[in-house]
Amino acid sequence: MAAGLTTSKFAVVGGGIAGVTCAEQLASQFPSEEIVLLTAAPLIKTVTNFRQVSRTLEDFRVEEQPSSVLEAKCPNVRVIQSVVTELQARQHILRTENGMQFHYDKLCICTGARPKLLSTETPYLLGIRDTDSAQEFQKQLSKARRVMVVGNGGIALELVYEVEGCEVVWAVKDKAIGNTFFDAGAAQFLIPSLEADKPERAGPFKRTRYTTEDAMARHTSADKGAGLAGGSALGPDWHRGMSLRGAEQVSHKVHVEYQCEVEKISTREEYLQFQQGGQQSSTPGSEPSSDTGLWPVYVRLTNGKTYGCDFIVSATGVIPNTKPFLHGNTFAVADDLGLCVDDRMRTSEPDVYAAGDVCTACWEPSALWQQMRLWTQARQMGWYAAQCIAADVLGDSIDLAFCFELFTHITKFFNYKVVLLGKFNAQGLGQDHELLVRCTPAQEYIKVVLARGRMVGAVLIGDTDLEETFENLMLNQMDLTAYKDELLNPNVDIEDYFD
Ligand SMILES: Cc1cc2nc3c(=O)[nH]c(=O)nc-3n(C[C@H](O)[C@H](O)[C@H](O)COP(=O)(O)OP(=O)(O)OC[C@H]3O[C@@H](n4cnc5c(N)ncnc54)[C@H](O)[C@@H]3O)c2cc1C
Ligand SMILES: NC(=O)C1=CN([C@@H]2O[C@H](COP(=O)(O)OP(=O)(O)OC[C@H]3O[C@@H](n4cnc5c(N)ncnc54)[C@H](OP(=O)(O)O)[C@@H]3O)[C@@H](O)[C@H]2O)C=CC1
Repeated sequence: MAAGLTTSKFAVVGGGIAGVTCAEQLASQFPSEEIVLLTAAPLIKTVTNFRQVSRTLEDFRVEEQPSSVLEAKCPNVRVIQSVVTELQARQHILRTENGMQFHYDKLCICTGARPKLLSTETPYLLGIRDTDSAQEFQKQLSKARRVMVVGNGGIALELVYEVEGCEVVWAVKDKAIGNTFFDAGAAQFLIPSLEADKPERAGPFKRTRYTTEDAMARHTSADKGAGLAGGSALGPDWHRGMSLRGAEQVSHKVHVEYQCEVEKISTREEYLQFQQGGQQSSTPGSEPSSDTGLWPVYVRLTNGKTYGCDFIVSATGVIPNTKPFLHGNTFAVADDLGLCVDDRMRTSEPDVYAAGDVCTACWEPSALWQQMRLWTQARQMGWYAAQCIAADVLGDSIDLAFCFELFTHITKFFNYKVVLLGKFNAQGLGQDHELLVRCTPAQEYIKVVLARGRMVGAVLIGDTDLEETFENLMLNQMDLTAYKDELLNPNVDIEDYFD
């Protein structure tokens, strides 16, 4: 072996939920082997309070912790904080920014994703991914009077509800809000929450939080300067305990611009120049405030309106972090730029697996599952990748994990519990489906997707208590044709009904 080369049977890259879960599982399967976990960030993510709510629904907390906590829990895991800059997959060698080299037998890439920004050219636009970017957002917000949020997925939904003391102009491509997670009916149910006063927060945030400041001392300037990798992704509750307050007295003021995209972003100087030269073809937007003062940045939307604001949040999805691995290798990459993995989490390079946001599930999925880049799936994939690596090393066979049978996601939007099951938006079903809906304003919204009489998806907003029953009906694919009228009848105890 060459000098300066560390050898290890197992290497995992990435200290987010996928990488840490994978390393923990490998550590318990191979207690006499050292597992090297390479990560760019000074803190790692660990799952706590894991609870299997039902067969496929799971609930857990995620904590950001120093790597010493993981090393104490799994003594055969060695965490090395350094950015991986190169992979020679055929030679089984990894190189890091601080000059270290590692030879592995099996590697799992769990480098997550980064925000897919609308533009990287303006300093007035930011994305939110990790603790640092959330703190930058908070800092800019504290001085802001108006912010534009672009995107219609998870981050946008959270921000427009949480931000106070600042006007929010929310530009969405679609006819309704929250298109990534639900349909127009659910959006209609949720919209009044944007206008109403928010309920009082529950007591102080109790989860242990570490700041990156201490750990930053160990974060070399080279790590930061390279811009190759940031910290792990934020997740549930990231905004709790964080003041998301702007500089104005307004409590909650959101103006939605539907069916539009960003056409042009101009600085104040460019905007004024255009106006003086008579080149500004669009009329200023129907400004949500009477204050039409000069703004640092102006956004022209495809609906012809222009809004000035203090800064823009690009909440427009993510791009998998594959950069250091692609050069010199022949990875199969999916349309969404994730590393393609098969049903054993294997990439197209030998002995290289991938899990979490960085990968794209390229196997033929079950009829009721789809990939979404979520916390739960990162944990499940990290866990399953470790099982697959172990099976390959030991020569065992392995079946696709049960969690990939049915898509499930529990979250919270606008202070409502939201449960998504299966093909919750009738994804891929074309016209071949029927919807049943029950809605009680300000209380609950329930939508069931039926295909050929079988339940294939559901959206449950509010405390409906239906998730477990519906999950079972989806998993057993019972013909519900005869029960359709009773299924959402509030006077029928559906749980007893199908017991
Ligand atoms: C604001 C926000 C809110 C969210 N809310 C939710 C939610 O409520 N529910 C939910 O299910 N999901 C949520 N998500 C999504 C969820 O956080 C991610 O899907 C999940 O954390 C991905 O985990 P991961 O381990 O794949 O990647 P990450 O958490 O991104 O971890 C990647 C790791 O790889 C490291 N890394 C990257 N490149 C390199 C390199 N070259 N060398 C070494 N290390 C490297 C990083 O430092 C990091 O430690 C949210 C995401 C964001 C941004
Ligand atoms: N509670 C939860 O579960 C949360 C989950 N997350 C996760 O974190 C990750 C990042 O969140 P987020 O950035 O909101 O990503 P999402 O993928 O959730 O949403 C991105 C949104 O931006 C839209 N979009 C994409 N490109 C453009 C564009 N050029 N102009 C306008 N709109 C555009 C997308 O539309 P289209 O789909 O039509 O392309 C989609 O509505 C995601 O994986 C998300 O699932 C984040 C916060 C909360």
